[in-house]
Amino acid sequence: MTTEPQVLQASEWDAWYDILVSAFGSEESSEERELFRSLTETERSLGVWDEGRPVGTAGAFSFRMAVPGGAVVPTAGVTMVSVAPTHRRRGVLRSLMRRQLDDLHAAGEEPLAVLTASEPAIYGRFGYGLAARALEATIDSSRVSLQLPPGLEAEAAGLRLRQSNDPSSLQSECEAVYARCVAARPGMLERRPGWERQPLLDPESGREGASPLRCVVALRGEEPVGYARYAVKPRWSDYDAADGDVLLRELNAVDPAAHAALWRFLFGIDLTTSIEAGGRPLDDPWLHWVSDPRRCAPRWTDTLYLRPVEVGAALAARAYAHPVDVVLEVEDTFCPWNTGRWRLSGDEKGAVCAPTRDAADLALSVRELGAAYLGGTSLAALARSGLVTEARPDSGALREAARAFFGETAPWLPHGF
Ligand SMILES: CC(=O)SCCNC(=O)CCNC(=O)[C@H](O)C(C)(C)COP(=O)(O)OP(=O)(O)OC[C@H]1O[C@@H](n2cnc3c(N)ncnc32)[C@H](O)[C@@H]1OP(=O)(O)O
Repeated sequence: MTTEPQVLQASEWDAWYDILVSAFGSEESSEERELFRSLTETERSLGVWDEGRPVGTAGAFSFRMAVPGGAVVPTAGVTMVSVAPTHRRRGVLRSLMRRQLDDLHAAGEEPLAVLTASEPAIYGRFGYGLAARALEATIDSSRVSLQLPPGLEAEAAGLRLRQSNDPSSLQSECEAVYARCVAARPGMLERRPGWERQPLLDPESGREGASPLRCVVALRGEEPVGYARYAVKPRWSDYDAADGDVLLRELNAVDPAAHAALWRFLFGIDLTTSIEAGGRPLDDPWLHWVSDPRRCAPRWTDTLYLRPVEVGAALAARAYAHPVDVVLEVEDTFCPWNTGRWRLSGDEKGAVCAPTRDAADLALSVRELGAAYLGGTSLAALARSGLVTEARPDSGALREAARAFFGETAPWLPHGF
């Protein structure tokens, strides 16, 4: 057997995708299969074959991702990675990652690669760092109240809500809101054609007793300014008291009043006593409105892993919260074209970054650079963990770079891929 990856042919897709489905060991709906068949970019998909059968898979989506400062940058969304159980721990994944990053480097069009990991331990060795986390919460809405500032309460009450048990009927309103939200939050992915179908995937097999997906849109006049997609899972206590859950699947809104109107709606759904909110930004506005955050059981989870494919182009593609002029000594064992010293000069308007022979101010690996890139992980915190080192302690370079990289908005991945 050779572990040399081959580019996928369209006729091979079913056999290739079956490896992925069985590697995850999960039930798969026909709706999901058809969606991912249509979304697969065959020419960017790789397979490893043994005796004419696929044993390894990896793909990439051509995304454009928001970065600090509001630019939207071409980004490879690494996806559909699997190796058949019979062929694991022989280097098939490594050869797929090698080929994929070499192809990205050769094409030179995407300075960033991102992924969500089935297991966080896998991708650090390939230079991916944890760049965005998500907030999960189980809100006891029978005990926790929303306490909005009076002006906001009035503004939220002035919005109209339109609800439907057929979310596709409100799809264009939701997409209009989504499009307006992208640039404002690093990590958000611009919608590519076809991806608007993904949030509507709602196979019965995945509902586990919950209702089909529902949707509510907030309107200011006729303009959609926010939406939530959710399901309701009815439950009754031993003594027949209503005890249902609201399962929040997605919420985007363009301003505080729209957020407030939607959260008021979710808190007010009859016959429910909890809201399960998964995959929210770490700085979601509702956190500041709840009367009792402890009874919301907030916790975080890792979501987006990011790898600078081209360090210079990646660092020049974002803006910086404060002026910065530093030399970074980057170590990249998997993509050695990035290894070396890079001078980064930038501010709120933009940046330039190029190789330099000047002495380094800070040393770090490409994985730490990936973790800090979207502004959600502090270079200072990484330094306190021994993962970033300052060449001349107390030179001020660490402080300057940490302030410049860190963002005022928590990075967030709006959906899996
Ligand atoms: C972006 C996404 O799609 S995430 C989805 C990833 N897919 C899955 O989790 C599906 C189930 N698992 C699998 O298909 C496989 O076990 C894979 C893809 C995770 C690994 O494939 P393999 O071909 O066995 O990996 P390979 O032999 O190339 O190992 C490369 C390195 O990763 C390490 N590694 C492999 N799997 C894991 C794991 N699950 N946890 C931690 N390390 C791992 C290996 O030990 C090896 O380490 P080294 O660099 O120190 O030598």
